This record gives sequence, structure tokens and C-alpha cells, in this order.
Amino acid sequence: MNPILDVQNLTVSFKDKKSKEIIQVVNDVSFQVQQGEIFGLLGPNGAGKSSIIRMICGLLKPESGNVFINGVNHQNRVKSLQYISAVLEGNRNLYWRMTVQENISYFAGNRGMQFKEIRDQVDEWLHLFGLEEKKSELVGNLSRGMQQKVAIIVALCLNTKVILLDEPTLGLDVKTTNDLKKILVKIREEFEKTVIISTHDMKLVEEICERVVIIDRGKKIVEDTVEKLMKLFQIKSYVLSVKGGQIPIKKMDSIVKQFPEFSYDGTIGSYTVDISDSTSFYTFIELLKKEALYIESIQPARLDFERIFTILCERDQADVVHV
Ligand SMILES: Nc1ncnc2c1ncn2[C@@H]1O[C@H](COP(=O)(O)OP(=O)(O)OP(=O)(O)O)[C@@H](O)[C@H]1O
Repeated sequence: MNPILDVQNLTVSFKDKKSKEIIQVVNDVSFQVQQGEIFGLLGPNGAGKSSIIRMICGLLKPESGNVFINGVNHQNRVKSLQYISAVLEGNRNLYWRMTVQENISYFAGNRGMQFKEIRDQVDEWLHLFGLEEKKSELVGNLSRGMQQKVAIIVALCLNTKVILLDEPTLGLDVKTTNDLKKILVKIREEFEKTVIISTHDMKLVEEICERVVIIDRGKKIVEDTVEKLMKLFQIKSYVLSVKGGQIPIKKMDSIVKQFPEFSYDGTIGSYTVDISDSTSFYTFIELLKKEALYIESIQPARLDFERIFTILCERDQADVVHV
């Protein structure tokens, strides 16, 4: 199956305002998104995600590389952008002095749609987002969370194959975040939309994304399914307790110096260790013995995606071999 979004070898540089040096902020990044996926574009601050999003949305010209949306090259801007709608961070794509309905009409009109064509759909989305009552309210008078919902409704009403959401849960309360998760899953399941999310909310990623690409310092470090990444790290990570309970700080320092994968997990008497193979397991046991420490219990750790994301980025910073 052809990917709905095909990002090929994107590269872009900027001139640093202070040093005047040319910095490559996106370096030969490629990834593919299949139709109907909920896909995460992740990375630490300054990794280059927004620059990639801007290139996908035709707001920034790549130095080299290509973006194909539904098979159409980004150079054919008018056609390729018909297949994607984006909600960029900060609701920049809404008019604050227009009502919810006027905003929807305006953006639909820009794409050659009449409001009456999409009226029923709009009502359905407003109902799903709990915004029926706010239809005639000025967007500027709505709360931040409501504005975020309106921006997403506008993107949905444009009826594109791909919806790109930049930090969709930023500033939303727990209930609104949960509602949004349900809606995104519904969009994918019932309307076969492809949803691309750029976010720092790893709980959101763990709960709804099928696959992710992780960018760090402008380069792709991982592209894989969330399930596979979770499994990969789950089997290597253990929680253990040692006889005698708490390990004295001096001993702890000495172990961590020799085996940096060992750490205190914040619960009294409980430690975590990442063991990559049987050799390192025996090295670790020998090390504990040398410190006169004996394992009382050891069991697989339940790592969340946030921890896995941190491990992957730390490895990249240390320039260790990529997954
Ligand atoms: N127009 C620009 N001129 C100069 N430097 C820029 C410009 N846009 C982005 N950068 C730099 O490029 C790098 C990547 O920025 P980008 O906004 O793409 O990262 P990001 O992953 O989206 O970060 P965040 O998660 O903090 O939003 C940063 O170092 C940023 O300062």
C-alpha cells in the first residue's frame, strides 16, 4: 500500500541569529505514514519537529528532499495540500473576532465548500466536542481548551485524508484531553482519517498512537510501532530489591559508576536495572556480590512510554548505536 504521507530525505538549515553560523536543523529525515494510522512525531525541544511540520504543510521550503501527500509531490503545492489540514500550536489558524460557525464557514469556503454542504457534519462535531451551545460565540471569548477544540473541528470539517495536530493536548484539562483522545480514535475508526500528532504528551502517545518517529538534533533516531518499542524495553528492564533493604549511598555510587543502567527507582528498597544480555546480567550480579549485596526479588519492570522515550533520547545524546 502506498503511504498517505511520504517524507523523503528532508533537510533544512537556518542561520543562527547570534553566531551567524548555518545550522542544519533537519538532517536527511525520512519516514512514512500509512492511511488510517495514528502516528506520532516526537522529539525533545528543539529537535526539529516544527520545522518538519512546516515543510509538510508547505510553510517552509526544504533545502533538499521531498514530501508526498497521497502520492502528490509538495512542489505541486495546491494539489498536495488539498489532502491535509493542520492545527498548528497556538490556534494561529482561527479568527478570534469571528464566531465558531463563521470560522468554520470561512475555512470551508477557502477550500471551495459551502457551509450548507457540511452543516450536518459540523453539528455532529460540535455535539461530540460538547460545543453545540457555543456555535454563535466569538472564538476570542472561548477558553483555551474550547478554542483548541474549535481548531480541530475546523480541520475535521475540511474533510481531508490527513489531519496534523501540533501539541493537541497542550493546556487542556484531564477531561478535555480524554475526550480528545476518544475523538481522535473515532476519527480514525469511523472516518478512516490519518492522524499525525506532534506532542510531548507521552501518555497520549502510549494510549492512541500506533507508530512513531523520534527526531533528535535534526535526525531520525527511531521509526517503529509503539507496541514493539514498549516490548523491546520491557524485557530488558527489571525492578529488584536487595536483602537488607536500602543500599548505602556510597555503595550505590560505586555500583552506578560501574553499571550505569542501575538506579534507585524512588521507592524505598526498590531499584531498577536495564540488562541488555546474559553477560551483563552476570556482570551485574558479580558487582552486587562484591558490594556484599544479595538480590531478594527481581521482576520485569512496567515501563511507560515516557521512560522509553527518555532512554532513546539519552542513548542518542550519548551517541550509542540506534535501535
Ligand atoms: N526561522 C528560524 N531561524 C533560525 N533558527 C530556527 C528557525 N526556526 C527554527 N530554528 C531552530 O531550529 C531548531 C529546531 O526548531 P524546531 O522549532 O523545529 O524544533 P521543535 O522540535 O519543534 O522544538 P519544540 O518541541 O521546542 O517546539 C531550534 O534550534 C530552533 O531554534
